[in-house]
This record gives sequence, C-alpha cells and structure tokens, in this order.
Amino acid sequence: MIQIEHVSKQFVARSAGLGGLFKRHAPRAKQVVHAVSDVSVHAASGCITGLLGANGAGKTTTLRMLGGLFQPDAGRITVDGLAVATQGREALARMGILGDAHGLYPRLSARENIIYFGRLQGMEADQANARAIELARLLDMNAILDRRAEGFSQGERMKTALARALVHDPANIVLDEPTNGLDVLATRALREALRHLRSPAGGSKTIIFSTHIMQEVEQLCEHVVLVSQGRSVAEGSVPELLELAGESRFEDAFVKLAYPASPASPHTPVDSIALGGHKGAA
Ligand SMILES: Nc1ncnc2c1ncn2[C@@H]1O[C@H](COP(=O)(O)OP(=O)(O)OP(=O)(O)O)[C@@H](O)[C@H]1O
Repeated sequence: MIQIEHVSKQFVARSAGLGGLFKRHAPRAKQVVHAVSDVSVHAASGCITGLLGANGAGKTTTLRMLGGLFQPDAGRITVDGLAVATQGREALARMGILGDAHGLYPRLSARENIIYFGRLQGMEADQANARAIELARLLDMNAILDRRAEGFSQGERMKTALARALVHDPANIVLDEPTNGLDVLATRALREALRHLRSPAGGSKTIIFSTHIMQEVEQLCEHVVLVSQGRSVAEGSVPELLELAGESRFEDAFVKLAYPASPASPHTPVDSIALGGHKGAA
C-alpha cells in the first residue's frame, strides 16, 4: 500500500536571460517552478491506481519523490507503512520502480541485466536467474532474454527494465508512463501483465502508474487520481469520476474536473492531453 499525503515540491530553474545566446554576460534570472503543490494519492494493494494528468501536471515529480530521488518540501509518503523520508532503504526494497529512463547496461543481455539487478537487491544468482525466466514468460520476452540490450527496440528495453524492476518480487510497483513508445501489441501485453500482478494469483500487488492517456486509465485502473497543475483535484473509479463530473464521456469529465474554471473553454489545453493516443505519437 502506498500513501502520498499532501506532498509539494518546487525547483529553482535558471532562465537563459534576456540576451540568451547573444549576450554572454546577460544576467540570469532565477524562476521558482511549483512542480507539485499539493498531491495526495492512496494506492491500495490488489488495485491499479492511475495518476492521470496533462503534460507538466506534476506526475513524474510525484513518482520521483515516491522513489526517494528527492525529498518533498512538505507532506509525507509511506510504503507499506514505512516512511520514505526516514526509512528510505526499507521502503525502496518494497518497491519495483520503472522510471522514464530505462538505463540498461547495453553490453549485458536482458537476462544479465535482470540478474545483476537481483544481485544488487541481495538475491542469489540462481534465484535471480529463476526469476528472470519466470518474468520472461510473464512479459513475453523469451526471444530477447539472451540478446545484448544494445540495439533493443523501445518496447524491448521497456520489458527488460520492467523485468529488472520486478526481479525481487516487490509488493509495490511504480511505473512512470509505462506505455510510452510501445505499439498496440506491446501495450496489450503490458496491460495483461499488470492485471495479472494485481490479481491474487499474481501476488495482489499495489500498482501505481502515471499516464496522460485516458483510454489506458479507463481500461486498467480501479482507482484514478486526476492531477492538474501540481494538485490532485479528484479521485475515484472511472464511474465515480463520471458521476462526480455529471458527464457520460471520460474525456469530458477529465476536462471539467481538471480545469473547473473553464470546462469547455477554448483555451483549455486539450492539446496537451492525450485522448486515447500516445504522447508524441501521431
Ligand atoms: N528539475 C526540475 N527543474 C525545474 N523544473 C522542473 C524540474 N522537474 C520538473 N520540473 C517542472 O515541474 C513541472 C512538472 O513536471 P513533471 O515532469 O512532474 O510533470 P508530468 O506530469 O510528469 O509531465 P509529462 O506528462 O509531460 O511528463 C513542469 O513544469 C516541469 O517543467
């Protein structure tokens, strides 16, 4: 179980200054970016929870705080009751995290990448290898198991990185935009794998993932948290969110709940919200 309670995070970003490229010594202003202002997420075990928001809403920053990459300025995060801020090592051991950068070792095969990570998690080599075989079956990656990661396609890299994140059989699985760059078949395979992992047969895992793709949330998530401009603005199941918004289409409900001041206004940044397609995809 993952509990994220009222977290916030701001960054100080440097602007290029007015002269930018041309004035070498132009003064550089500093700009405070409120990446996350107030996000709360309760993700239960045996349940897939989706963080749904437009580009720049604060999803990745929230998941990075969950993964202990940096501390929130305020708020609290616990994983199975362990506070990430003070019991980081124990909390991290209970999570399998698939971030936006997959960072595989190109000279190692998929199997070796998985085993290496298992060893880092304190597993015996035989145990990690047995797990690599099991995960290769689950994620349909037998054909690439003994190929070097160098030259892997986006989908092959994602599967290997996911297997690596799951090698120690964590109770909690955290995925940042996992279907980014995947084709339809790979997306379906991933969906099936996640459904299995959250079922009793798959260990009733707590799964939390971020996305800007509504279709994905509608198909996969029992629980959805809408994130808009650094805040969690609504949560519930898809039918509950539809009812809350008084809409019959999830797209309309999302816009109404995420941008309440301008539910149907032309300046609502619908372009930055994927309505069923993939970010960056045609
Ligand atoms: N290290 C940083 N320095 C400055 N600003 C940052 C930093 N990290 C994130 N931000 C800003 O915080 C805001 C939220 O970013 P974040 O990556 O969390 O959004 P997101 O919801 O994951 O977006 P996307 O779907 O586009 O990946 C953005 O405006 C981003 O530019």
